Amino acid sequence: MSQPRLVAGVDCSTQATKVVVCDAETGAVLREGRAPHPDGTQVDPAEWWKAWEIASDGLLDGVEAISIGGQQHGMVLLDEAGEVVHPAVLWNDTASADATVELVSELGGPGAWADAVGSVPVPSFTVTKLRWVSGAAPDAAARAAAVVLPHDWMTHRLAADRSGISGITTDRGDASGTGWWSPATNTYRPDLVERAFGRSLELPRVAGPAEIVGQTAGGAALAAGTGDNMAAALGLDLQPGDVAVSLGTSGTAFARSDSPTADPTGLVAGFADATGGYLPLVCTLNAARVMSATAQLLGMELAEFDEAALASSGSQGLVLLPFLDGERTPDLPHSTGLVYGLTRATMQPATMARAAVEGLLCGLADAVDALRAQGLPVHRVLLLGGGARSRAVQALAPALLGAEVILPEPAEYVALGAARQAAWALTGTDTPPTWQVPVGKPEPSTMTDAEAAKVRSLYSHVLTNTQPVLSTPYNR
Ligand SMILES: Nc1ncnc2c1ncn2[C@@H]1O[C@H](COP(=O)(O)OP(=O)(O)O)[C@@H](O)[C@H]1O
Ligand SMILES: O=C(CO)[C@@H](O)[C@H](O)COP(=O)(O)O
Repeated sequence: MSQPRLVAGVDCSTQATKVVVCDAETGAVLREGRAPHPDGTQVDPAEWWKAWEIASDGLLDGVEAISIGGQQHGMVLLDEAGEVVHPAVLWNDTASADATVELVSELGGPGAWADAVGSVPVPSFTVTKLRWVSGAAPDAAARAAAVVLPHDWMTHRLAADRSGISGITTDRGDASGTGWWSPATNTYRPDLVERAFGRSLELPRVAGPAEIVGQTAGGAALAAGTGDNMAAALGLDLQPGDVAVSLGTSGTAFARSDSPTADPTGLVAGFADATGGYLPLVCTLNAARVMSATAQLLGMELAEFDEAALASSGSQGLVLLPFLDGERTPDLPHSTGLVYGLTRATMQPATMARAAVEGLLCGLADAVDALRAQGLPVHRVLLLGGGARSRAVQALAPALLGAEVILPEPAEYVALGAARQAAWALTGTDTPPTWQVPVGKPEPSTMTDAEAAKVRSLYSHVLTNTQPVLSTPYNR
């Protein structure tokens, strides 16, 4: 039997770098590695490189093509020589909250941004970080010659013949999260870079979905790479009516679409996907870490926390607004978490565990509703990301999200999607290769629709009535 052709896919995500090496024809995962990233919302890109070296150590023998999927939006500023001039400012850094308000108003409000680039910027968007850095770190800003994204930087760093900032590429998916590239017209808006930064910067060339953009020192072809959510959509092979809900560091809900979206409310970002189409997406800042932080507070391991949330006889009116790192959707960058409904009966570890899971799922239920409001069909929800391993999440999701829940077998879908892109680039076919997505059995649903409606209604009541406090910087 002939040896399979090998491709590697990488997820350079917020918390870790993950690498899978797959059979290019079937997608079977033959080798895997991972290495953590440091905590924090501003990170030296050299840390991603270190993590890549550790995660890929010993895995790359025979690999013919590599693709990088990366956390979206992070601002990497480079000088003429290609050196990083400021720590990368990540998607979950909210320092650019004031810059965001300025920029949204300067262009004429949310509708003007939705028309220009398909999305209304929130502090996650790279364009707001450019405005922030020009005021907060003027020396670094003065040295900057180019602005790129995490996956662009990693791809360029892997290229054997890289020189300075010339030849850097990005792709449609990741470019759509900058705030200066329009998915509808497939063009840059350099005027928006100038507006944010006060002058122009070099921008990476937007490569085609199946393009080979370079070669590694080891001789492997480099695919274009993409943003992590776009890679996950490719890894899951999302179909019309499918909505992916990912519980990683961020919580995301997204669907593929044949036409661009432009939501002037700013809830749905009108991103592009990695195949030439579109990927409307809603993102929250707080997902899996709501569970780990609450578990830590309660002195429980994750498995024990999960058991407690599952066993609890409902949250009994206890509501946890999970805005532990500020929030992006709803747009409350200065907010903190909030617990409402404490009584002697509810002030119990199990009830708190339950309220944490319900709170993060209520936020994601609002996200799925925002996609519905854009006219996107929601027939099935595919749960993924580290937090989808929680049995309590699986049991409460169908009722709270209002859809059938599918649980793809736990796997690194971002890295798998990147690997599928690498296989596509390697084989040069018209469409990506067909890879199976094995499906697991989720925990049975334990919440009725009536209970879910009550929980969502109370969550929304508490959110609406505490907005004035949550939107002020007072308490952060
Ligand atoms: N069984 C579980 N229950 C709840 N959370 C979990 C479980 N397993 C992993 N996680 C969480 O998943 C997160 C990592 O998910 P991942 O999708 O890899 O995130 P990212 O892509 O942002 O790095 C961590 O915060 C981890 O605590
Ligand atoms: O900002 C977004 C999407 O717009 C996030 O989804 C980031 O892309 C980070 O993802 P994870 O590290 O949580 O996977």
